[in-house]
Amino acid sequence: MTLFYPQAVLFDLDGTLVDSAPDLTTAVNRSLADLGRPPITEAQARAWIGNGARRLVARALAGQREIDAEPAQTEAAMAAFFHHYRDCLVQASRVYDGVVEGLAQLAALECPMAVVTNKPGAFTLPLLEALGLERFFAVRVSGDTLAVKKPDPAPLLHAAAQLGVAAGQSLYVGDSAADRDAAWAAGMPMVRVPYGYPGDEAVFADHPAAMTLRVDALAARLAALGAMHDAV
Ligand SMILES: O=C(O)COP(=O)(O)O
Ligand SMILES: [Mg+2]
Repeated sequence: MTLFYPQAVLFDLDGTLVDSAPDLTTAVNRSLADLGRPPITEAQARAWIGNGARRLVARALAGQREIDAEPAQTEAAMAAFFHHYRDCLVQASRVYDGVVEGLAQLAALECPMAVVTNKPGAFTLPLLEALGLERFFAVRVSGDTLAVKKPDPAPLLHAAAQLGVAAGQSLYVGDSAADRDAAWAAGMPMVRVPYGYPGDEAVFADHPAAMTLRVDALAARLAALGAMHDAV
């Protein structure tokens, strides 16, 4: 039997490393208020995060997750969102339990790590820095780093290439269907965290992720696997 031992671990950001939904809700609602539109609830935001800020804002304007076309005011709402999210980026956002411990253990194993998020790049590094997480990641790929975002596999392939590791030798840790579909298309095994913003939970029923684990539990497993590797 051949054991899969990843040479690099790539992480989603919102809903995987950081619970950013409260601050995203605040930024969206300030933007909606600027346009005289009614607010959304945090529960709605949790169901609508995962396909980038623009899709979140368009869903908030439409008042529903499934939208055929972006509402006409999306441009104005996006400009407002960029303005407001800067002001409330880390007011209530917090790192999920087990993340810092898990990342530290993976760093101790000298595992190369990257963040691959659909979040706009203007917010990725400031958020990671404010929460003390940037030191773990050699590579960051944001929603606007490339012309396409997850579920397209390109951001994952780009991050793996930047780390110098083959996609099939990397592991992706995420929370959403976009993560799962991107990982599948990239030929990269995926671990799903047992929290986050799955969007439509039903999609995971048809195509489950390989495993569901917290970041600290994943790191502990990889440490144990690594020790086995060293022993043989
Ligand atoms: O901006 C989003 O939609 C969420 O970004 P994520 O890819 O880090 O979950
Ligand atoms: Mg996510």
